[in-house]
Amino acid sequence: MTDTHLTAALDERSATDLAGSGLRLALVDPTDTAALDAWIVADFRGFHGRRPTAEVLAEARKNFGGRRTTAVYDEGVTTPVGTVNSWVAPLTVPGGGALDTWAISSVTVAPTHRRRGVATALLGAELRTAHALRVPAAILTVSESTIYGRWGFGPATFATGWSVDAKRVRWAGGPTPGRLSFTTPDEYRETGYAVLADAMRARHGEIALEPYLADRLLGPLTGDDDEARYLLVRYDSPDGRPEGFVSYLVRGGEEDFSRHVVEVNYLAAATDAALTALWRYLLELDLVAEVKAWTRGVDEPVQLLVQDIRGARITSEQDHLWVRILDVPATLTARRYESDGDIVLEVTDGLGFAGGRYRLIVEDGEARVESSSDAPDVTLPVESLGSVYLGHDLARGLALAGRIQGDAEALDRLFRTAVPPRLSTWF
Ligand SMILES: CC(=O)SCCNC(=O)CCNC(=O)[C@H](O)C(C)(C)COP(=O)(O)OP(=O)(O)OC[C@H]1O[C@@H](n2cnc3c(N)ncnc32)[C@H](O)[C@@H]1OP(=O)(O)O
Repeated sequence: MTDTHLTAALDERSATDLAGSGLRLALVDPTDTAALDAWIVADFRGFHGRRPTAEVLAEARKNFGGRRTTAVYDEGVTTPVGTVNSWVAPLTVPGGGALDTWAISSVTVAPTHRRRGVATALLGAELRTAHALRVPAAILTVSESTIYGRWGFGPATFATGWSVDAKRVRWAGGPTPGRLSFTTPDEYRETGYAVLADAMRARHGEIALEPYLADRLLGPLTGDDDEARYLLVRYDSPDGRPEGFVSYLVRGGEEDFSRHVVEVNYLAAATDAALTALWRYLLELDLVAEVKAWTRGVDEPVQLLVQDIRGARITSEQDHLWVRILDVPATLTARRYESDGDIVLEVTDGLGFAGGRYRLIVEDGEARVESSSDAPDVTLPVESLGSVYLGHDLARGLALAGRIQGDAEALDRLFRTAVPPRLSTWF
């Protein structure tokens, strides 16, 4: 995929809809510093962030320069009242392959202009542009789970937050050979990018990371209040291969110096050996009472790595990556399946991108998709297909809720993966 996401024309339909309300839809030229700065200010404001300093703006301009940046303007104001940006991100799919997806971020509408259809125009424009460029699916991580179903997105991966009582647990995860050492983002950056690429490839549901998204995992961005607290520790295998790192902060200890709290910014592990060695490192830190981590998989094995299972608790579990299928054959044939089968799917799509009747035939794990006029085995809206696509165990629940009709068991057998999908970062 080239940079067509940057050069594709503005969506006429949304531009016309917004013009009807006196608003102007426009693409922001990434070389127009004033326009991009105003867009960034609107984006930060939309998420209740602080007004960015000149230094933060400079960094954000660099970070967002490669994305398609869209704004909505009201008359007489230079700060946009609506923002969104997008780029093409390879998403890892079951079986080790990758699917090009339209990643969408920074969807904000100014509180002064909410609930007038601005987000509807922005999302419609994104989906029509992606579809016109033949990108087979769109993806996003969401601030609220109530927003995106109406545009055909379904929750496809879930993420867990953890609290481990470091005073209570003892390591029970076996030997952890290899080498741990402190490093810094500047010193480790290129190696860190390679480790992240390996770690992301190792699990379906992860995305290939732009440098900006990778840098956030290695350490703080400019302007982070806690910049000086970040620590970075790398893991190398016994034969010297870089396989993982943990970036973390230590807080507290004011009242009792033996009870600091560790907050994991990101733990990257391209191998099981890296995963266990880095968890052990965190759990055995001296003067620490609690280790907190977020955006881990639903199968994070930390309870099994310690003697006292109840010393490690899940503190949150929520929907994380949402998938919107735009091209059913391209999407379904991009992944592999763990059992063979033959199923006719009737997919409904209120927005008209992906609806139709399809026969999915899987032989030796590989799929073929044909259009079909046979009676459907399963009827489902496109958001439910997005939800089961990466292999998470959702078909039965969606059937109970009436959002899958027909043979949900057969759908589940075909789509579910033994290892659940995971997305371990936000974008
Ligand atoms: C990928 C990401 O960037 S996720 C981040 C999403 N952004 C945020 O959370 C920032 C704060 N929120 C906002 O900026 C805005 O409220 C937005 C972007 C969520 C919605 O923008 P709006 O322009 O108000 O939405 P719009 O008017 O197009 O509403 C479309 C529909 O979504 C509904 N809707 C809008 N926001 C929400 C919400 N937060 N929760 C539930 N429903 C919502 C509206 O009621 C409307 O429903 P209808 O079609 O049944 O009438």
